[in-house]
Amino acid sequence: MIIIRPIRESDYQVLSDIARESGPGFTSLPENPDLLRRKIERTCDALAAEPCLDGSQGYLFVAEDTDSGEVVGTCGIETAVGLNEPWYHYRIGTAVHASRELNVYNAFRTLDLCNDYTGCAEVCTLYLKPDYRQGSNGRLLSKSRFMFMAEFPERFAERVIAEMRGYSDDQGRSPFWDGLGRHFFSMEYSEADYLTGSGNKVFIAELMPKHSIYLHLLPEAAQEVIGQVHRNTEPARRMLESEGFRFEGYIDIFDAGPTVATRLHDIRSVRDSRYVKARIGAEPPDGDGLFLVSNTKLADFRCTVAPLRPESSSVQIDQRLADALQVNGGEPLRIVPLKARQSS
Ligand SMILES: NC(=[NH2+])NCCC[C@H](N)C(=O)O
Repeated sequence: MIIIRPIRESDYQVLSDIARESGPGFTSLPENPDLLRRKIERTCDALAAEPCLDGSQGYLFVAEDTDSGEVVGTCGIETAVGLNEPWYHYRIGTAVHASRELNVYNAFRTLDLCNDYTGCAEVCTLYLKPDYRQGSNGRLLSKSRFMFMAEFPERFAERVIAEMRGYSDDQGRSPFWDGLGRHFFSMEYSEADYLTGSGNKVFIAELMPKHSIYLHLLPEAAQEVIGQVHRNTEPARRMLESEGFRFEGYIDIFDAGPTVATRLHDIRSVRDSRYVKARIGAEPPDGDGLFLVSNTKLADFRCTVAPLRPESSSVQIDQRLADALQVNGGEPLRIVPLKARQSS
């Protein structure tokens, strides 16, 4: 069984392995020991503290295989971004240049550097080891965050964003970076990405173009990938959309990947999840379908996926599941169907 729980100090080595394994392009986990240690500490601090929306708090979780004890993935939530340092996007806009006299009308798409998502919560840092990319593991890892947010909404800003990895080709080249960023930064994409991930973002303010960029002046290859996700990120994008996240015309400043956004209480797993009391039974009843199921604890938060047959106010689970979720009979669980109901 795969169970999601908050990260702890003893997970440092695995997190460091994941940072190496995930490679460049995985902005939020750079191979930087101090930084990784600080991320773990930050989670422990946040779990021990009252909610605070000044941007200082953030959470990392890990996916643990309960059979082997092995950590096989990680995911994170930022409580409010951009409050200690600017948070950057390009906003896609429109500029119309028209002359009635000359009978000329041109509408151009433009990009402007902005900080419009300042103060939003962010779901981030999702990585699952390749051997575990099967079944419902990916969905569990991602959606467990919504179960945590549903339980502790006061810990997060009401608007929630997710920045999706943008298009790059099989050699890892980003046509958007080559067509735009490279001219201003005079470095490789991987280096710029590493610098941002390491928390050194001053160079962005120093080097980014300050004026509107007219899209039609960019190379075709760069224009074409605006708002496109990396091939491996397609499933993640569909999943977030099924939870209610939408593209609002904001893209990443380096690779033009889309940012999707919604309100915390509009996220399907938050809105549709409900409490039931755990009833411990010998045999797990044959479930109607797969459910996300979590306990309601903060520092001991646990979440997994299981086939359940919930009743209106209780659900029967077996001892193994109760142990994994760290609940006793009679204690509350939060449940929601794993998948959005298909609209007919
Ligand atoms: N792919 C990237 N590293 N983009 C850099 C910016 C990321 C993020 N929006 C920030 O302001 O920190």
